[in-house]
Amino acid sequence: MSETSTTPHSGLGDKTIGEKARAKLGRRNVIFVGLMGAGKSAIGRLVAQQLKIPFVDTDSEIERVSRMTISELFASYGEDEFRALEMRVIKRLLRGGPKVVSTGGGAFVNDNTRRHIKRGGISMWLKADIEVLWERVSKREHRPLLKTENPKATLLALMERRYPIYQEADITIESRDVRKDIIVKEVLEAIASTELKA
Ligand SMILES: Nc1ncnc2c1ncn2[C@@H]1O[C@H](COP(=O)(O)OP(=O)(O)O)[C@@H](O)[C@H]1O
Ligand SMILES: O=C(O)C1=C[C@@H](OP(=O)(O)O)[C@@H](O)[C@H](O)C1
Ligand SMILES: [Mg+2]
Repeated sequence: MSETSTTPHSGLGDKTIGEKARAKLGRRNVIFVGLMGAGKSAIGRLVAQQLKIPFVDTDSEIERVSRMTISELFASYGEDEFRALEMRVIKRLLRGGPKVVSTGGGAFVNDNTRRHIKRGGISMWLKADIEVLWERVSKREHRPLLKTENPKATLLALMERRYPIYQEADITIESRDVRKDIIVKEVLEAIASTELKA
């Protein structure tokens, strides 16, 4: 991604937006929340690159520690067990920031997990409308919650139930049908200009 400010950086005024956001962050994590297809995994990775801090996707970490795919976990143990595992993994990942942590869509909806996320850093809701989400998730088959007769209606129902909760995130960014680096820049600008909690 190209950045707009001039290089080389001679002083504070010449900091790039990535550097400004990084300085603001200190040891806080940036935690992406939002519905399936919002872009948490893809945008989170790019944001971490710009901030020059580690990136971790909680679903990948869950798959690594369990040696099972998310679909296999849902099929073998059910959603409640998955949520319990997800909570433990997220709690552990949030230690030792700064990191960018991209969660699965249901993580922030779980009361316990949400408490850990709120304490663990800056929560960032990638908000998207149904058409954007549907266009993205319909291309892939790995999301067990969408293996229903009418997955678009399922997505819409999840949206109605979850959006009031995602709204509790510290920052909301509209994830839309534009280039990813535009969203990444908006995320960095939002971090750089946010009023931080103590
Ligand atoms: N701003 C964007 N523009 C175009 N495609 C995007 C954008 N953000 C995400 N995507 C694509 O949408 C798909 C779903 O994104 P993903 O990061 O897996 O979402 P999530 O982790 O929130 O479910 C991926 O193929 C990703 O590359
Ligand atoms: O919304 C959800 O409850 C889920 C979202 C998925 O992650 P993404 O949001 O990254 O697709 C994954 O954690 C699992 O399939 C459950
Ligand atoms: Mg994801």
